Amino acid sequence: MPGLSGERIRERLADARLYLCTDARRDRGDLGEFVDAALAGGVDIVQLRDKADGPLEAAEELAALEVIAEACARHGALLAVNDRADVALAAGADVLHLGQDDLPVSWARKILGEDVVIGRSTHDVAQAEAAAVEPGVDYFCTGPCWPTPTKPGRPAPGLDLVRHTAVHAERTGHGRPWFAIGGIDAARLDEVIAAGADRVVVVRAITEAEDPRAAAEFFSRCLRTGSN
Ligand SMILES: Cc1ncc(COP(=O)(O)OP(=O)(O)O)c(N)n1
Ligand SMILES: Cc1nc(C(=O)O)sc1CCOP(=O)(O)O
Ligand SMILES: [Mg+2]
Repeated sequence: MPGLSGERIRERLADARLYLCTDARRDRGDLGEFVDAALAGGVDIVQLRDKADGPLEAAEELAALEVIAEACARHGALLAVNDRADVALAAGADVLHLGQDDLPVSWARKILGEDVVIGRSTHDVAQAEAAAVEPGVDYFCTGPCWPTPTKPGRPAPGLDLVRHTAVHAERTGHGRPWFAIGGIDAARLDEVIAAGADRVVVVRAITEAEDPRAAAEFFSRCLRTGSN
């Protein structure tokens, strides 16, 4: 099946509010059902991020991405790969996410061309302001909002960075989508929205939810209406 055009991917990114990072759920063996439920609840982008026991072998990563890709195609959502441009190319992903210490964006663009969307992690004001205008970047994330066991050892700039990023976006009119990330759960979502974010990335709030569909519905509704 041919992939989405770059234009269509960017339209979907512009509309996206809820971005889920999930592991491959090797312990539970329910990746397909889990992702289907999260997508049915309103998740817009799904990234495979499986690091707990070290990085996945490429073949394992591609196999898990195929499961997620099928679910994303059924629900009209975007498929994201973390860190690896080669894997993003092989998987036919819509999105590649790169952190500050990952492959430089210019090299990822040489591998992927222009159609695939590239996102960046940012953890302070200088990085966030740079990502808002960095050539080749389509979106960025700011965080962690709170310290999180999902990314141990990463200091949290907190909601001050979210507030700064929201004001900076308004003042400059850069128009690049950005997401708040890190430690966000249902109880904290209001605070994140009040700080100025209207897009979030979550891991545990959905991967560890008893009812992933209901959890995603809650996040999606709050983000789209601006309140709960
Ligand atoms: C959507 C999204 N935002 C941030 C990250 C974190 O990226 P990075 O800092 O490179 O850390 P790792 O996830 O690679 O450990 C992300 N993966 N996705
Ligand atoms: C993968 C990741 N990146 C972060 C960043 O700040 O760049 S925070 C984070 C983990 C977010 O997990 P949870 O929703 O379980 O707190
Ligand atoms: Mg990374």
